[in-house]
Amino acid sequence: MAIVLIGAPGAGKSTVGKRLARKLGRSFVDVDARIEEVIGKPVAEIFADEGEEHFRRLEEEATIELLGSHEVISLGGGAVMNPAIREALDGHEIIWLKVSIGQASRRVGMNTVRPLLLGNVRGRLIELLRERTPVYEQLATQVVETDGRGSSEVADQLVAERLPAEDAE
Ligand SMILES: Nc1ncnc2c1ncn2[C@@H]1O[C@H](COP(=O)(O)OP(=O)(O)OP(=O)(O)O)[C@@H](O)[C@H]1O
Ligand SMILES: O=C(O)C1=C[C@@H](O)[C@@H](O)[C@H](O)C1
Ligand SMILES: [Mg+2]
Repeated sequence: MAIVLIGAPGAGKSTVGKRLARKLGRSFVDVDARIEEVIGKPVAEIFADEGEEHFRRLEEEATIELLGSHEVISLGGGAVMNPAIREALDGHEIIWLKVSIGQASRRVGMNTVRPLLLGNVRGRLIELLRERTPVYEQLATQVVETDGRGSSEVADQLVAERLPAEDAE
């Protein structure tokens, strides 16, 4: 069973996932990063050159494959909208990193290009989250608030919350 991080762009899936895996001594993969590595260009360029539908097919294939081979996995922000991916997530530990629109906008503003947020980061996030929040909520087996807390703090909390379950194994 993998630990899977879901949530909005800017929630911290990539950053927290990497830290969490390191703290637990488990293997880690970020699906966006893996697609970029295999295709040889950034997600934004795949969107621009081949279109979103093509990216979503790559995302489906990569996510389903990586779920079977890695212990901590950070999904792309929109992956949970794909029914085939939702089905593949069944039985895994799903952590929803929650973030407010304000914090997510500030975080992605500082970071690399996100094709779906181009033009109006805040407005696009509001639209995306209106559709996605109920899905994140439904899939999550654990929810963590990330507003006002650094990625290391979030990862520490996740490790702490796992300890009782692991001791009982
Ligand atoms: N808890 C946090 N507090 C402050 N900044 C954070 C936190 N988590 C992540 N960040 C910063 O916010 C930015 C976005 O984080 P990250 O890339 O991990 O988000 P993501 O959820 O993977 O987004 P995407 O869906 O676009 O891949 C990065 O610059 C990261 O350093
Ligand atoms: O929110 C989304 O739909 C996306 C988020 C990123 O992780 C990438 O997967 C891509 O930019 C699409
Ligand atoms: Mg990411």
